[in-house]
Amino acid sequence: MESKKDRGEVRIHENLDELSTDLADYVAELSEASVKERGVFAIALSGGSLISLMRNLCGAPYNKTVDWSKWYIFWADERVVAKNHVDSNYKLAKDHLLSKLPIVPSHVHSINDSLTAEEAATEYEFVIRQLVRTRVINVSEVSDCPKFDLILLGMGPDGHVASLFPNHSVLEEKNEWVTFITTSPKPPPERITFTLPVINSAANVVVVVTGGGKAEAARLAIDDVGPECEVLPARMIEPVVGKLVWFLDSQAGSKLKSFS
Ligand SMILES: O=C1O[C@H](COP(=O)(O)O)[C@@H](O)[C@H](O)[C@H]1O
Repeated sequence: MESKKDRGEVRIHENLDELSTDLADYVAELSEASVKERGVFAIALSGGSLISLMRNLCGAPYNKTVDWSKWYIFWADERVVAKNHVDSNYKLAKDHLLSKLPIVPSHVHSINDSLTAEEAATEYEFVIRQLVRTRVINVSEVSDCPKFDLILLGMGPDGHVASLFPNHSVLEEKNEWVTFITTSPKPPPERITFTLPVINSAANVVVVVTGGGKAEAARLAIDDVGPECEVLPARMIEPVVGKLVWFLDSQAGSKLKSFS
């Protein structure tokens, strides 16, 4: 486990079990701090491999020590499919995480799956705006954005995070909190996603990256490799005042200059 100043803290783990243990511990710590400070914990999940790596939260000691009643769940990105569809990020989280935790059902804010991608993004942003007004979600002191207590991201081998894909116009979105795409290079094509300003306004951002197939993207996202990597979505994750932590396994971290 080591630190790298500019690109946040980088934690490299020998294997997935160690990574899962550390990740659960870290999320539980952030939850405790947030509940103490604000009385709630507003956490945004992603889909993909991240969810199974959060599995340790379902067991001891967290089942007893975490105040699950204070958790409010959101999605940093979602595929615009039915909630029971195998591609749904909500279904993934529900089946493998949320159904095993005593989270208050009304605190789980998933998208409306009966709408178009554009409508779903607009409605999801509206829901978030209401919860910012009541301070269930904090407000950023440096931008006109919500300040989630924690946004959890995965990263694809192409360096995408949430549904922010390389060379996609979605990366330019500066005004909306939640936007939509209908041309995702990774299926399914229709998705909603938090925009970069929202992700970069969070109090804490965690990016979880595992496997050798993501080692090159991890290097470009984290190492000091020159201006061409500035276009990689994962490299654009730079919380303005929040804390960024990378959780990598040794394969994903194998090409990092600073850690080899
Ligand atoms: O499509 C998506 O992919 C990314 C990365 O997924 P992974 O399985 O390679 O970890 C995920 O973070 C995002 O939420 C999801 O919609």
